[in-house]
Amino acid sequence: MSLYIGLMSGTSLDGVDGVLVDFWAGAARTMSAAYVEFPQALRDELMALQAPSPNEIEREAVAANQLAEIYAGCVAQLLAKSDMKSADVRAVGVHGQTIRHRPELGFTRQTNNPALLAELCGIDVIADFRSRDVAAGGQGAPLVPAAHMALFGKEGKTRVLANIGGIANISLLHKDGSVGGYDTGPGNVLMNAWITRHKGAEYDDNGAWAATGQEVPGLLAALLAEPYFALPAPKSTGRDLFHADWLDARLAPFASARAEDIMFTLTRLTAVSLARAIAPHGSDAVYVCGGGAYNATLMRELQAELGEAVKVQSTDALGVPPNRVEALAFAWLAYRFGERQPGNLPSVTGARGERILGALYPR
Ligand SMILES: Nc1ncnc2c1ncn2[C@@H]1O[C@H](COP(=O)(O)OP(=O)(O)OP(=O)(O)O)[C@@H](O)[C@H]1O
Ligand SMILES: CC(=O)N[C@H]1[C@@H]2OC[C@@H](O2)[C@@H](O)[C@@H]1O[C@H](C)C(=O)O
Repeated sequence: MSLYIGLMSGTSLDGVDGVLVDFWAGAARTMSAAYVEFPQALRDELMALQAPSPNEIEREAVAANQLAEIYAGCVAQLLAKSDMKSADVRAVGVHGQTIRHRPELGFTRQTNNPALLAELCGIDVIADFRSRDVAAGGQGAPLVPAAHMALFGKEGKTRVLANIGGIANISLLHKDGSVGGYDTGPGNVLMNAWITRHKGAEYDDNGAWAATGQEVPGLLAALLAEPYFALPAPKSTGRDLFHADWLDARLAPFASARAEDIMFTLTRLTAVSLARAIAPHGSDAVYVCGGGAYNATLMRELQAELGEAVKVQSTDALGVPPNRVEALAFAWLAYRFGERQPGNLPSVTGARGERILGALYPR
């Protein structure tokens, strides 16, 4: 067996998804999966740490320790569910929590305390996967396209994987074996902000509220006027750009619009920006992962934008539930580190070359 754990906590700030995977003989067999929610106070603190605020260094360190404790709890669940011991696992690949992403300034910061995690779980920990790619001139994101190609690529077919988390990103798995991909813009981040403000809900379950609305005339075009959408790849983004103030500035001229119509228009923004990125590549199929796959209104709008010739379905069709795909990718990245093989794709991130990604914290 060649067991690795992947832990992914993304821009939605909701919690951590984990998987324990056996990569023996090049296959990827998921042995167990777990999800641990963050307590509300930690979510609030991680949200506050996205932007400059007082006493950041100390607050970040405290939040990092809390994260490590939660990650260790997730690891314990994964071991218990698969009846494995820590000594059976080669390494934990842990993403950490992005609190700043500024590749144009030469850094990206995923807060975490990997030393504490190694201490708590007694397994080698691989962390900080993005910094080496940024050091090599890359965006440091998205990183999952390499894993998507290894796990889901199919010779002779062009497949697109669309990860709709807080931010949305695509992996273009071309039939000739080449791979592209980039962040297309907001995934759920703006939709979540809007429904939380108006309904107190964390997210629009199944897109039910959006489905009661209609598109606000002129608003979608105003949102799509954001220059990020027209930038050429390689490109990546995050809450650094797509935050509540960004939204409020663009909503100002639409003050009389109904809240549910704005909700529907924000859902359309995610679908349309994804479809515009996907359509030129002539894909045979689109597979959606991340929490957005559970939003039927979003899935319907994406299908409508792409047209019936391209089937849009969740990664369940590939045998992996949508909420496990990113954690699986970070298990794969840890496996690549274990094999001392590169994890990045210069064709995606724009780095000067392939690099081994991550830093090892021995158990
Ligand atoms: N049943 C559901 N209905 C609608 N939306 C859902 C549902 N379940 C999850 N989501 C959406 O998915 C989000 C979580 O997605 P996910 O866990 O993929 O994000 P992430 O990994 O934090 O983000 P990223 O990929 O940007 O790093 C939730 O915040 C919510 O917006
Ligand atoms: C800097 C950062 O944390 N980026 C995340 C974020 O969430 C989605 C999108 O923006 C993607 O670029 C990336 O995550 C995935 C897992 C990636 O690296 O492929």
